[in-house]
Amino acid sequence: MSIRIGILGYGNLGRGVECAIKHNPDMELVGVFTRRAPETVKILTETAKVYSVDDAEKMKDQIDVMILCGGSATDLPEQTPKYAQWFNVVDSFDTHKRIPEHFANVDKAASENGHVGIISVGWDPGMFSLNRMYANAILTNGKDYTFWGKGVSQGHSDAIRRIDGVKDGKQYTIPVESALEAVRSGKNPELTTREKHTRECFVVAEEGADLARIENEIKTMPNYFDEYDTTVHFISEEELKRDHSGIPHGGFVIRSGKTGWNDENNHVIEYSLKLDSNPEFTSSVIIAYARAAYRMNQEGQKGCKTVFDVAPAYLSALSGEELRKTLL
Ligand SMILES: NC(=O)C1=CN([C@@H]2O[C@H](COP(=O)(O)OP(=O)(O)OC[C@H]3O[C@@H](n4cnc5c(N)ncnc54)[C@H](OP(=O)(O)O)[C@@H]3O)[C@@H](O)[C@H]2O)C=CC1
Ligand SMILES: N[C@@H](C[C@H]1CC(C(=O)O)=NO1)C(=O)O
Repeated sequence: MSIRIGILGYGNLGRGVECAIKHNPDMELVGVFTRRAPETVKILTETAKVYSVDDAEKMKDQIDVMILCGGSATDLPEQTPKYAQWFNVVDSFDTHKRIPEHFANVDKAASENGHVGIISVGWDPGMFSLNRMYANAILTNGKDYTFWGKGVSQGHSDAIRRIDGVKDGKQYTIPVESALEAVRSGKNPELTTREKHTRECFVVAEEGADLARIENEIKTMPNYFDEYDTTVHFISEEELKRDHSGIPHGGFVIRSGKTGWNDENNHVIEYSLKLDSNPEFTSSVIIAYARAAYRMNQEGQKGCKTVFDVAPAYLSALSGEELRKTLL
């Protein structure tokens, strides 16, 4: 019996989840739920329909996991706790400093209604978080670094698009070459947030919008831009489509640590990603965690979880017996 999936919010991530379901035979898409007029939103899955978000609650018995694909800046803080009342949910919430608050809100709604809510799923937070945790648990005497890009951050691009007067936009995260070199050469440098990455934004403004205000709102935005050196370019819609249509990204987590009675041996753990499509990769992670949310809830689990709380076997479509054959 397939795991019945709902998608709430049909943007880059929503389209990516729709594609990822296609690559997972144990899943089926029941419906896409949008805040827009359903007839204006076209999906690719012929066996599924588009509904208004207002109709979601009525379908709570037809969906096993609702995947929240809204933006972290403004959508998910309201949507994930709301829909955790009626569904098992998975989201990609990535406003790092607000994760504890989001966890508490989702945990209340999911626990009170007997659902599992897995938040902050993707690659950072998500797979990078897991690999940082593994590396720190193993190499306790060491130092780790995370670098992203050069690529398009969906969270930062979404945050730009929410600014009044912005019609569209994309944000590139760019690692600082000198910082990369210092880390790669094993110097274990102390680096501030500002010394590791810069951010470059390409913005299409509404006609007559106050460009200086928009630029200032971007550069001073807490949790997204205020700790970085950020450049803002105002371009036309045509230029954005022509020169910035892709959403590639990637990055790596690296930890070096010492063992031995006198710290004489050094070890390096590295996990890296090279992504043609940030949304499609993120969606592929999300779908695996949707499988986990369903299984954990079937076992009677409830409440909010993060990737740290999910045993790896829950993610795989293989049975325990099949997985054990892959140990070596
Ligand atoms: N943890 C991680 O590693 C990652 C997390 N993310 C997170 O995913 C979030 C979503 O990213 P992304 O999908 O790129 O954001 P989008 O801006 O593409 O979509 C966000 C929401 O905006 C609405 N929307 C989309 N397109 C339109 C449109 N043309 N007109 C009006 N509304 C529209 C949709 O809601 P509706 O259908 O209801 O209108 C959609 O759910 C990011 O904010 C980020 O935080 C992303 C990548 C990695
Ligand atoms: N959450 C990020 C995923 C990675 C990319 C990133 C960045 O470029 O700042 N931070 O985390 C995204 O929305 O793309």
